[in-house]
Amino acid sequence: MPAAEPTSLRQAIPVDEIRYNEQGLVPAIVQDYLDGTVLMMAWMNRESLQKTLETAETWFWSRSRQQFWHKGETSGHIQKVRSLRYDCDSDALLITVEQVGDIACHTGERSCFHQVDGEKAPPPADTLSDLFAVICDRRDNPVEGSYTRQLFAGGDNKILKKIGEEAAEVVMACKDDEKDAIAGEVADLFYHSLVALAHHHVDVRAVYRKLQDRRR
Ligand SMILES: N=c1c2ncn([C@@H]3O[C@H](COP(=O)(O)OP(=O)(O)OP(=O)(O)O)[C@@H](O)[C@H]3O)c2ncn1[C@@H]1O[C@H](COP(=O)(O)O)[C@@H](O)[C@H]1O
Repeated sequence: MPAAEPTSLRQAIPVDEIRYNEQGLVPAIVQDYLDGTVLMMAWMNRESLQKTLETAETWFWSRSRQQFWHKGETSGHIQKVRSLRYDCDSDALLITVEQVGDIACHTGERSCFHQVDGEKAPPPADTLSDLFAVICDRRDNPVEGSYTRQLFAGGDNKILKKIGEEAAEVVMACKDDEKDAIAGEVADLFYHSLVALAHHHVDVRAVYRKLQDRRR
């Protein structure tokens, strides 16, 4: 799917109704459109917002250089805008972007916003990404008593058998219309599918990308 059309972006944001501060600026938080990872915060003025809407790429206003800043223009790490929203009192923007060249945050390190106690962690930004990170860690650093470890030890035979079982359990729960059981069985299916992804070294973000590409 192509990036959000400039036209639809233009329709979505009434540039003149955004409340710019006394310097004529509005803060823009930029997130990865696939998993919500917070990439950066920067400032836009009316003109840079207009350019962003017209090109569907991010343009900011550099306060230090007093000039437009087309994100990624020199590095090639352009941010293609997927959606652009503003808050209820119109004084903050939330932009989701597709990273071209993989990395398009301030420092070029995806983990930059995930520092915990001085240690850089992978960028889990939602429940599935978070669980996937744990599962990959169990694969790479097996720990005693880990169910996930047992699955990896059993390889495809064990993992795929579980996926088949869990899928059948989803079917049965749905047939009985047991809401809580349906949620539980789908959770089991998600978990085992993530294990299969990890076992085959397919990043869960590749799944997100497929789903995003199918969005209409
Ligand atoms: N999200 C899950 C998760 N979902 C489901 N399951 C396990 O998947 C199995 C589901 O299988 P069944 O429904 O057939 O139930 P069962 O009869 O107990 O299963 P079996 O004895 O047949 O294997 C259960 O053993 C569940 O505990 C999970 N096991 C682990 N996680 C998470 O994975 C991460 C790593 O876990 P460990 O590897 O155990 O440390 C942790 O964050 C966990 O919370």
